Amino acid sequence: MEGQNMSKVVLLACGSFNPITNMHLRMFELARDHLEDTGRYSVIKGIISPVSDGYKKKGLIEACHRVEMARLATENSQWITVDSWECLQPEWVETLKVIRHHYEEQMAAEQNEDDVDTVRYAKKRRYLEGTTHLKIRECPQLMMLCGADVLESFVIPNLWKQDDIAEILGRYGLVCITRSGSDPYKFIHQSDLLWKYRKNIHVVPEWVTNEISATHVRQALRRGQSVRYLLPDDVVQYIQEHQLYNSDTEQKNADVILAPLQRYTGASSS
Ligand SMILES: Nc1ncnc2c1ncn2[C@@H]1O[C@H](COP(=O)(O)OP(=O)(O)OP(=O)(O)O)[C@@H](O)[C@H]1O
Ligand SMILES: NC(=O)c1ccc[n+]([C@@H]2O[C@H](COP(=O)(O)O)[C@@H](O)[C@H]2O)c1
Ligand SMILES: [Zn+2]
Repeated sequence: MEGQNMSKVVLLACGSFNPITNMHLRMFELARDHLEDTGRYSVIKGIISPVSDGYKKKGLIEACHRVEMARLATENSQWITVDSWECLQPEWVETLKVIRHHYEEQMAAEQNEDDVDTVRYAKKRRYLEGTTHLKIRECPQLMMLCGADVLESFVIPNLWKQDDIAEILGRYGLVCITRSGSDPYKFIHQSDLLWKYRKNIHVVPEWVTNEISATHVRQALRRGQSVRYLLPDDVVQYIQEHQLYNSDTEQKNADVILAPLQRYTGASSS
């Protein structure tokens, strides 16, 4: 039976989503098609996790608005959801810890299903005896989903811990969508760490290149230009109702060092 050897996958995308764009949603669809086309995976869920305000990225507006816009954007999706655990944390949280959190949540959800179905649980226990973590077929695998710019940021000094990258790639896996101007294959080739884990990095070529970026959207909004069809209509309406992006909001955190750089260099903002 074909489906039996397929791994269930949950895709987790971390980022600013400031604001969420149609391209963020396309990322999930592209990743699911790519993974399922291999015949090895069945993608059961996508999670969008907006970063907390503590990330201190320039122009980052309050998490409550970013979460609400992501919620509106995914209302019609049968499988993409938004999760606010990360942005409710008092400080910025390393992506590896966000991944671990969601992996544990998935495990707990599986356990609950087993608890209500004891026959299934007994079968599963028999199956799992003697298998390693990676061989478990019934438990969903959690993979990080990102654009090529995030993969390329792995080599920026003091931004990511090498141990974190090794665990993200080695234990969980990464799906990377190409962006024009980026060459993830070259990057993987140039980095010994990425090369070591290359089999766990799924590069998804975006043939219909789409350079929508949240930066461009915020710029258009500051200039009073239309952003319709770059974002879902409900998100455009929400931005207008709450007058979210202007030249003042773009100056937020302008003099502040990004949280990971602060943490790993010991630098603090003035
Ligand atoms: N056009 C795109 N193609 C591929 N990946 C994308 C694209 N836009 C965003 N992403 C990915 O979406 C995730 C969240 O990105 P982010 O919130 O920074 O959006 P962004 O559009 O890059 O915003 P900004 O311009 O503010 O950096 C990241 O993994 C990023 O690489
Ligand atoms: N060391 C780390 O774990 C680390 C470093 C830099 C960015 N990140 C994450 O990557 C994402 C990047 O988002 P942006 O592309 O919007 O900056 C955010 O979710 C951020 O938390 C993680
Ligand atoms: Zn970005």
